[in-house]
Order: sequence, then structure tokens, then C-alpha cells
Amino acid sequence: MKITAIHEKTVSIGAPISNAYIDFSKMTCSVVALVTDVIRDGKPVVGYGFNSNGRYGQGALMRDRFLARLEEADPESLIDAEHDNLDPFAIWSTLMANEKPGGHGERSVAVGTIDMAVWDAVAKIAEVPLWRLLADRYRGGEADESVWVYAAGGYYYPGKDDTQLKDEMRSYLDRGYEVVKMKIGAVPLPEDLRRIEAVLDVVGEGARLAVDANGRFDLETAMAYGDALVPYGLFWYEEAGDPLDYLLQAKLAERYAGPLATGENLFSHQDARNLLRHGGMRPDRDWLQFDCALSYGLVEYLRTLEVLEEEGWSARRVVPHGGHQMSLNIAAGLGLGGNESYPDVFQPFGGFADDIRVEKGRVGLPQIPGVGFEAKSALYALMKEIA
Ligand SMILES: O=C([O-])CC(=O)C(=O)O
Ligand SMILES: [Mg+2]
Repeated sequence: MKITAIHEKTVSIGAPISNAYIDFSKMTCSVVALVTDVIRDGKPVVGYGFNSNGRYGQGALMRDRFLARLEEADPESLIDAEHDNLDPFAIWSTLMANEKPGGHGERSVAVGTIDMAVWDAVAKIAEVPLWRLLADRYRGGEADESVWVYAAGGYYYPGKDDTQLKDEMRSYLDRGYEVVKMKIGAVPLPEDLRRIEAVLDVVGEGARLAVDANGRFDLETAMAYGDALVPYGLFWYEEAGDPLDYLLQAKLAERYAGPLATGENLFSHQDARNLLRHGGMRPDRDWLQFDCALSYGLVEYLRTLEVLEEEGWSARRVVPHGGHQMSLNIAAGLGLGGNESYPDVFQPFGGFADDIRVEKGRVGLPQIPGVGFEAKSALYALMKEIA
């Protein structure tokens, strides 16, 4: 059993939308196809992966370092003899050979993308959905039959007014979501409060609305927003300040009584541990949003989940960023709290399998082997071309 080829391509996921920190007009993402010599249904098994929005395509890092290391490795060293399959942990160690600790930067995105393709291939070789494989290997066979999801959107874009924002949010409710998320922080506080109140008009109550500042605020602004937001009783207040400013997060948590969320820009189990040690996050109400596709993949995610347990956190407090099917599988297989969803943006990478409907804010999972990409036709068409 061996990997016979790995193809990668950078594709555009550009859109004329902005959060408080960046616009997505030139956003790209890497897609990887990992071809094996294992035959299932008369064809070689191919595993697919891509990176989450927010970081750009990783082709250069993959070509320069990571894919070369895999190609040079002895194929025998990448096999999991116990399961007669590829070994994601051995592959991860090969990818990360001669990489120093710390400074996780963009390499965690390159590795996370390849790791997704590896797990997709592993589940296809085992002929089970990835969520089932994870539940069997790590949770005594117990899998969640459905996963809570929320609809993320509410971006800023030129010409968008409150009517369009409200229409967008109403359409998420019409599609079965119960909680929606909108961006804040790109306009002055009074304007954001007006936008928030417009959305509350549609969703009915603060408990159905999360807001995301994308790390824009200094401490003073984070506090001013917090004071203004607290009466709404929002679902969560996300990434108020810089993702690595744990003191800001801790001071905000002392003052803001409602739920806070952060973690999408922490890319390793060490960074996650620092957040839990120093960021004042409260395990009884706050939310963690680490995204495997940005943070060295599922191999590293398993370490992050161990850190959580050591620090007294339940995996149910984790709702990953990224709105992709990989995290959906992890959520169902490993018992996370839910998953993000982008019903309209970042297509075809956002959203779920074609025949999966959101009902009362929850989605089921595809029953096909692997992550389920083949059940999302627009995405699979693009992936197949790369393979
Ligand atoms: O960068 C973005 O706009 C995406 C993001 O924060 C999220 O989905 O939470
Ligand atoms: Mg966010």
C-alpha cells in the first residue's frame, strides 16, 4: 500500500465581502488530491483536502517542503499495520521532520490541508464515513447522529444595507438554522448596534445571534463593545481582540458576563493550551473555535482535544471555525459541540452534502466512505479535476 501521487492546486474563493480585518477579494485556497494504489470499487482510492478560508493557498510551502518529504519517505514507514491502512500519525511525523517548534505561521495550514486528504483516504480505504472511523477508534463506537450548526455570514460589502442584511439572516432561518452570526467592528459602534438591532428584529432574540469582530479591537474598544452588547444576551461575542493577546481576552472575560468565543487563529495544541492557561476563558460558557484545516490537521487536533481535557474543558465547548465537512465529521465522531456553516459564502467549500438539510439547527452526515466530498457535487467536480 502506498501513495502514488499528490496533486495540489490553488483555487480562488474570492468574494467582495469584508470582515473587520480583511476583505476576501483575493482569497485563495489550496486543494490537494492524494492518490493511492489501493483499489476500491475498481478505482484507486483518492483522498482530498483543502484549507479553510482566512489563510491563502499553500502551494509554495507544499511543493518546497512537505510533499517532497512524503515522496522521499519509505512507503513502508507510512503504513498502519494494525488497521491495514495508511498511518496519519506516521505521515504527520514525516511531514514535520526537521521543523522547529513554535512560530506556527502558515506551515500549519499546509500540513492541515494534506492531513485532511490523508484522513479522507484512510476512511475510504476502511470503507466507512470518517465520522464512523473516528467514533470507532476514539469514542468506543459512539457517534452523534446529527451536529448542531449555525449560519455564518453577515459580512460587510459595498452597497449592503440593513434590509439586505435582514434578508440574508431571514434566509438562513428559512433554511433551518436557529442561530446566525454576523460581522462587527468594521464601522463605528453605534452603526454596528443599529445593524445588530436590525438582525435581532429578524431572529427575535439575542440568544440566536453571535457576533464576530475578527480580532479588530484594542482592549478599550473590546470593553466598550462588550458593555454595549451585554444587554442583548448574545449567543457569543467572538474574537474581540488579537488572537494572541491572552491578557486582553482575560480582562474582557472578567468584565463581559456573556459567552465569548475565540481560537480560529490559534494553530497548534501549544497555542490552544496558552489560551486556556492565560486567556481567562470560562469552561461553563465560552466557546473554542480551533479549525483543524488551519492548525496541522486532525492528528494535531487530537492533541488539542487532549489539552482541553487536561485543562478541565469538555469537547462540547468546541465549535470549529471553517464550515467544512472535515470538522463536521470530527464533531460527530469525537463529540464536539457543533460546527460552523457558511450557507452562502466560500462556495463550493462551505456547506454540506447536497441532500443534507438543516433541521432545527442540526444536520445529519453523509453515509458514504471518507469525509463525504463526493456527496457535494460542485465541490467534487472541482476536486476530481485536480486528481
Ligand atoms: O475570517 C472570516 O471572516 C471568517 C471567520 O472569522 C469566521 O467564520 O468566524
Ligand atoms: Mg471568526
